[in-house]
Amino acid sequence: MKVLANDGLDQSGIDALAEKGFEVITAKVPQEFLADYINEHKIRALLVRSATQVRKDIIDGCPSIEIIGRGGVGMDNIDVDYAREKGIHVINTPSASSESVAELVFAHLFSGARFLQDSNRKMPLVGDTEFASLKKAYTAGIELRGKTIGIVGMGRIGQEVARIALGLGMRVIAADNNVGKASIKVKFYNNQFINVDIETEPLQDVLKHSDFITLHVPAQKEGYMIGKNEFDIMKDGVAIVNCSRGGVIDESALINALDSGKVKFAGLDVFINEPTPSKEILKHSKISMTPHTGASTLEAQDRIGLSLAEQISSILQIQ
Ligand SMILES: O=C(O)[C@H](O)COP(=O)(O)O
Repeated sequence: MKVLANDGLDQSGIDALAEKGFEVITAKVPQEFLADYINEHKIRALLVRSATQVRKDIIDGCPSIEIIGRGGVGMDNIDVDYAREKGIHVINTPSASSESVAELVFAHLFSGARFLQDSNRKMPLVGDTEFASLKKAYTAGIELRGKTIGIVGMGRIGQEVARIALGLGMRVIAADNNVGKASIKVKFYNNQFINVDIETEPLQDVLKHSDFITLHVPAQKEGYMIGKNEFDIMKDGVAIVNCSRGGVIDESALINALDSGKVKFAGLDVFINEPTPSKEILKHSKISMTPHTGASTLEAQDRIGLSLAEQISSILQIQ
C-alpha cells in the first residue's frame, strides 16, 4: 500500500504509516509528471501541503487514489467537492497547526512594532555612525499591551490568537459571520485558566476600532476582503497581519496605505503570487514577511503527520 507525500511528511507520520504496513514515498514529483507517477506506483493515498495542485486532471487520471490528504488546513489547492463526488476520501488536519500560526501572527506583530524586519536588514550593513542613526530611526516603537487587536475570522486559529492576545493584556474584538460568541479558555502554565466570552461584531466596526488587525479567513472566491475602502475606514497608524491566504488583501492598496502612513506596518506570511511575491512587497521596509511558514514548526508538523496517519489507517480500516 503506497502513500505519496508529495510536499513532504513529518517523520512521525512516516513512522506511524510504516507501522501499519504502508510504504511512504516522499519524492517531490513535479506537477506535470504527477499523474504518471501515481499510476506507475499505484498510489492509494496522495498527501500534499499547499504546493501540489490536486485538480480534476489528477482526480480523473489516477484511479488508484482512494484518499487525498492535506497536511494542514486550507484545501484551496484541491478540488475537494469533485474528488468526493468521485468517491475519494478528502481529509485535512484542521486543528494541528492553530498554535503555530497564531504564534507567527505575534512574531510579525512584535517584529513590526519594534522595526525588527528593517533592523535585521540594515544592522549588518552599518558602521559606528550609522548605528546611532538607526537607533534614532527606531525610537517610535510601540507596545502591544493595552492595545486593541481585531481578529477577522474566529475559527480555531482566530481563537488561538485571541488566547495569546488576552494573555498579553490586549483588548480583543472580532468579526465572523458564522460565530456569534466565542468562548475562549486561556490556560496558564500552572493549569489555572480563565474564560472570556467574545461577541463578534460587524467587520466594518472591527476595522474601525482596531490598533492591530489579523486575518484568519479562507481563500476568497470573489475579490479582496481588504482593499482601499477597508483601509480607508481603519485607524491611522493601524497594523495588519495576514497569515491566512494571499488574495485576501489587495497588495497594491496595502502598499499605498503603507506609503501614506495610514498603515504603520504589515506582517505577511502569504502572498498573491506564491512562490514569487511582487518586488514592491519584498523590498518594502514596513513589511515583516515569511514564506508561508505559519504551520512550519516541529510541533505542528509532528501533529499533522500523526493525524494524517490515524485518519488514513481508520479509513482503510487498518488496526
Ligand atoms: O493551510 C494551511 O495549513 C497553511 O497555509 C499551511 O500551508 P503549508 O502546509 O503549505 O505550509
